[in-house]
Order: sequence, then structure tokens, then C-alpha cells
Amino acid sequence: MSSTRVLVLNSGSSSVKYQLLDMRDSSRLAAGLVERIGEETSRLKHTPLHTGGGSREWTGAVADHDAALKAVAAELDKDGLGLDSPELAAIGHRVVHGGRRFTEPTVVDDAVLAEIERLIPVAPLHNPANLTGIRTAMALRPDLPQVAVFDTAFHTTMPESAARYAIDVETADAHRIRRYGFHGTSHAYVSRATAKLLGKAPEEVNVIVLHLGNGASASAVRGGRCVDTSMGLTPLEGLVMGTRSGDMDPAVIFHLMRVGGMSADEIDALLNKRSGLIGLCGDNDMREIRRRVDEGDEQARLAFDIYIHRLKKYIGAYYAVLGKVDAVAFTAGVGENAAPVREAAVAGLEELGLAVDAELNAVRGSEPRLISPEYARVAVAVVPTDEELEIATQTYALVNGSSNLT
Ligand SMILES: Nc1ncnc2c1ncn2[C@@H]1O[C@H](COP(=O)(O)OP(=O)(O)O)[C@@H](O)[C@H]1O
Ligand SMILES: CC(=O)OP(=O)(O)O
Ligand SMILES: [Mg+2]
Repeated sequence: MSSTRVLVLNSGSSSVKYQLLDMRDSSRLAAGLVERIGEETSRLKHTPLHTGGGSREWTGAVADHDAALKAVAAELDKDGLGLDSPELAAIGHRVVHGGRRFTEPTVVDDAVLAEIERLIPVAPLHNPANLTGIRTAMALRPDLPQVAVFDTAFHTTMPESAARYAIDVETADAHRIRRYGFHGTSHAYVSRATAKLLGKAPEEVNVIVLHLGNGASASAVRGGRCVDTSMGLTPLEGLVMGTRSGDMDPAVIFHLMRVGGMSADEIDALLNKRSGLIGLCGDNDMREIRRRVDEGDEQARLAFDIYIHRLKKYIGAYYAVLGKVDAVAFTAGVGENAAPVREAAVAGLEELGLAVDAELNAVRGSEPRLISPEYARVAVAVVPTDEELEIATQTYALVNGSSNLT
């Protein structure tokens, strides 16, 4: 029997999202997630898709990512889709930080594991979870290729002028300090899907991609290649996020150390976990923030305005970087669902050829779609991301020795 299935694991700091796909037609056989890992109220939601059966949910304590993956394996087993299946060709893993070394999907061996481990200090929320996912999957199926697909890979085409910080070169090089960028799998997938929506080849278009999830980043993509992105050495730089500050004067850190008496670890936690939207208004979910804004809550309004102000600055910056823009694409949880965010981010940019049609913007759906009026020079689009499909496609292409990107 030929093996045509790929299991994709996207291990986040406190969650694991997974999908099992059949790569003959890229159909999904099962999908699910385990969230709040490490808490008493972890939740697993598993949806078998090949049978059309309903979702199964389960709440309880899942101690760590190892336990989470074993719980996922048990759920797949119940549907006859267990990890022991000979139809499984490979397991694809999202790995957030790959440094400069990994520009392509890579079959994991001891040296690759060591490099992902070495990069933990620059992706402390993500790489440890990714590593545990790989190690557990290896233990369950030691015979299968485990493929790492790196968030940083798409951004390795950035020119030095965008990738370097303006700090002392020797110090920067000694500590490998540069801008790596993240969410690359999504930026790659969405920029290609946007070209397709415009009826063009990726090489023919310049796109600004706005990936707005819990973590958020923007990228400038010229002819299919990334030329700039908003995240940097770590996923902390750039846009205002659910719990991360994004850009600020680095001197804030010295000030907090000298005057606020805080340690490096305390400031790290402050900026990564207690800043952004949650730090500004106590909520990191855009649905809740919009509900509060609509009720006249001033604190939520200010948080929303700060979020939009930063987003607009990046649209302008990447417009200038690209010179000519064919499309601005909104994606991920906020970008795909929050019409008020899309409307506000583009408001007032008519002189740049950017506008949103209120009726089109209000339409909901899971397909890529245009939301700009016909007269607008630049297309504004909602393009749902599919990191799992992209990881599965790259993983299968690698183990199968062929390239079949959509
Ligand atoms: N209907 C919606 N309206 C507004 N925001 C939404 C909606 N659905 C999801 N979101 C936002 O999307 C976020 C999650 O995005 P997602 O891309 O799934 O993030 P991540 O992959 O980083 O966990 C939520 O925190 C919430 O703010
Ligand atoms: C890199 C990053 O920020 O990822 P996420 O949005 O999944 O937290
Ligand atoms: Mg995400």
C-alpha cells in the first residue's frame, strides 16, 4: 500500500493544533486541538472528518506537550487513523525558529534537533513546545520521516538592509542578532493565494500580507519573495499583538531595570505575556474588545486604536518598501473575522489607492475574497491562511521527492 497521509503538528506555547491529511487530494481526515496545556482545565477537541462524524470534546488536566500528543494519538486511534497506520507517509512539524540555517523543510535528525534546541533563547515560547512535539512523535513512530517546516524559512530572502539592525556589526554577528521574521509558512501561503485570487502568478504581484492572530506580523512580498517583515530576532517585534507589545523604544527595558527594579526575565514576561491588547485593556480576544468598544468602553477603544495605528503604520511602510502594491491581504483569526479591524486599518488611505467596500467587508466566508470597491487601484482581500495544509504539502513534497505547491 502506498503511504499518502501526512500528520501535521502545530505546537504552540500552550496548545497543539493538528490535522491528518490525505495528500492524494489534500483532503482532511481529522483535525483538532489541545489547548490550555499545563492547566487543570486543558481541553481537547477532535473532529473526524472522513466519516462525517461529530466532534468529540474532553476537558481535564493535560500536563505537558508530550501528554497532549499522546492524547491526540489515542483519539486518532479511535477513528482507525492511528499513528501506527502504514498509510502514514510522514509527520510534519511547525518549528517557529530555524535561524539562518534552515531555508527549506528539513527531515529531522539529531543535528537538526540540536540546532532547534540551540535557538530556544530566541523563541522561548515556541521552540521548546516544537521540540517536545517532534521527540514524542519520533518515539511513537521512529521509522517515519519527521519533517520540520520553519516559520523563518520564507523570510530568509530578506535583503541585508531589512534583516540587519543598526547596531555594532561585530556584536550583532557574535550573537547572531538580526531580523529573522516568523509566520513565514502563512505569509508564503497567503501571498500565493492572493496572486491566485487576482488571476496572476506569484512572480507578477507585490503583496502586503497582514497575519493577525494572537501573534501578529506583516510582510512585504515582491514577486513571491519576502523583502521585509515586522517580527525580528524574536516574535516580539512589530505589530501590537494579543499579549505582546510589538515595537517600542528599547530604552524602556533599561528604564524598567534601573528605575523599576525589574529583572530581564520579569521584563521578558511583561512584554511577551502581559502587554499588547491584554496589557492595554485586560482582553486579548478581538471579539471581546469589539463588544466592549460597541458598549462605549473607553479602555477597550484606546487599545483598539493603538492596535490600528500600528497596523496602519506598517501598511504605509511596506507600501513604500514595495513602491507598487497590487494587494493587501488580511489573514488569521483577527484578519479573517474582524471586519472593523480591516475597515479601520485601511480608512483614510484612498490617496494610496486603498479602500474597503462596507458591504463586501461584512460578508463572511472561508474562501479568499476581495473586499475593495471596483474603482480601487489596490486590491484589498481576505485570504484565509492554512498553515497546516502548507506544512503537509511541503512535508509530502520532501518525502516524495516532488514539488506540488498549490
Ligand atoms: N469572529 C471573530 N471576530 C474577531 N476576532 C476573532 C474572531 N474569531 C477569532 N478572532 C481572533 O483571532 C484570535 C486567534 O487567531 P488565530 O489565528 O487562531 O491565533 P493563533 O494561531 O495565534 O492562536 C483570537 O484571539 C481573536 O482575537
Ligand atoms: C511566531 C508566533 O508568533 O506564532 P504564534 O502566532 O503562533 O504565537
Ligand atoms: Mg497562528
